[in-house]
Amino acid sequence: MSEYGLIGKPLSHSFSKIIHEKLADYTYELMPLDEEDLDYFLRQKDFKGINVTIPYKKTVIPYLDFIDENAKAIGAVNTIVNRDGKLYGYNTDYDGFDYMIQHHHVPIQNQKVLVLGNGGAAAAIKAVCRNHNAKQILCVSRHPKDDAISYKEVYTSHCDANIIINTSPVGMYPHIDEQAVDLNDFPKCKAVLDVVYNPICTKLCLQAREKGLLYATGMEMLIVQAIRAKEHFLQDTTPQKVIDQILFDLLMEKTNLVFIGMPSCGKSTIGKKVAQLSQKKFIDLDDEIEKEAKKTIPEIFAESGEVVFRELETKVTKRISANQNLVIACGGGIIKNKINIDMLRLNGILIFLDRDLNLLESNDPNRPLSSSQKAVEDMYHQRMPYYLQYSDIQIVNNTNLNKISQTSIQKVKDHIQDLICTGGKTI
Ligand SMILES: Nc1ncnc2c1ncn2[C@@H]1O[C@H](COP(=O)(O)OP(=O)(O)O)[C@@H](O)[C@H]1O
Ligand SMILES: O=C(O)C1=C[C@@H](OP(=O)(O)O)[C@@H](O)[C@H](O)C1
Ligand SMILES: [Mg+2]
Repeated sequence: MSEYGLIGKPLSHSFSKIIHEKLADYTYELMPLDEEDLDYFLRQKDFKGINVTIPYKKTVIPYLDFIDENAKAIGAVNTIVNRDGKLYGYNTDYDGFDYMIQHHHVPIQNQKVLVLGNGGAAAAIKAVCRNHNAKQILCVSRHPKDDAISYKEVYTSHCDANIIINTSPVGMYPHIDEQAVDLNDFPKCKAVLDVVYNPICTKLCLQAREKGLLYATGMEMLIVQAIRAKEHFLQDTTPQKVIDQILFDLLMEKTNLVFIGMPSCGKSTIGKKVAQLSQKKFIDLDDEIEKEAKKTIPEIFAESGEVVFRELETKVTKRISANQNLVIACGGGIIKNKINIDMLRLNGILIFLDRDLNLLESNDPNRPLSSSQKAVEDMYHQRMPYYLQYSDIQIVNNTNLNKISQTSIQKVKDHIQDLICTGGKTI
């Protein structure tokens, strides 16, 4: 039996082991536990500290000798410490969300807050909002019970909400193209927070980003709740720079690096090198399209035309974008459908490789749209505004391939660092 770990069911998608083992010297195990084994586990007390997740955050309470005030008010415990045979319970989801609010300067005082979802996380978040003196807190559920309201009621009476917080699984992997509400219906909304961390930036947060609203994504809350749990386990404190470092490491590890740019600008070649250097898996969307169609790209264009090619491109982009820790080389025309960009942004940073027009290839039979110098030139001028608008990072690729690959990684690191430092916006 490990001294530290996580109990719950299921646990296969949990990041807790990765985070705790970055944080402390102890080993931390995921311990999937069936209902019938919970009683024995908590009576044996064969652990120093555990985290508790769905579905046991309430069930564990009767076993505790001491329960912290916030956890009591929330009615849920996610951290249990065994001190000399006595069990102490805390709720560090509260701390994680409280950190998010303060770190991003989200104005809660006197604001009308909508909390989407009515599960365990919602209870902790409502407590934080109450303590930050929200004017009104409305919990929204697809199956409203207790004091929750329905989505229909939101749309008839509460479109004047100022802050929207998603605690529901809508938008979570694998349903990454869903969002619980459309922000266009909430003209007074100032900030959006999402507790979902897979994808890194949910569709809801992406919409907030595009509207220029304050937004924050779930990875930070996840990390801080783990850090506060570790502090209870070891009775220590954690410097801000450690919090930032773990967030940086996790974002570097999980984020997809997505190369866009003109045909033959170097996306596939540099993408492969960057994947090796960053220990990420490399995916070429053009290869995926060929596998999907069981034809080469020139064959698809010749037999079915560009429209069919673009449909295949979008289908493959949706599938690949749901995964993390990839380097993705796109085809040059990926920017022709905004939906592709929306999908790639959920887990990715978009890097525009800008190669001089006179260095781009034409008359290449493998690139049906680059049939002549004139065709390439027209395409370059037409597409340039989109490459610029959709990319997070721009890199001129006119020099040595290895150097450009290293520059790409450095620029990604700088970009992630900037996102963490600004505090106002997170991917
Ligand atoms: N910086 C560079 N130096 C030398 N050759 C390059 C450079 N960037 C790209 N190339 C070459 O250009 C060609 C097209 O590159 P590729 O990676 O297939 O482009 P894309 O995937 O963007 O269409 C390849 O032969 C590649 O080696
Ligand atoms: O620019 C385009 O519209 C295309 C670029 C190609 O990929 P590369 O950019 O890797 O050549 C390939 O997806 C297809 O021929 C269409
Ligand atoms: Mg390519």
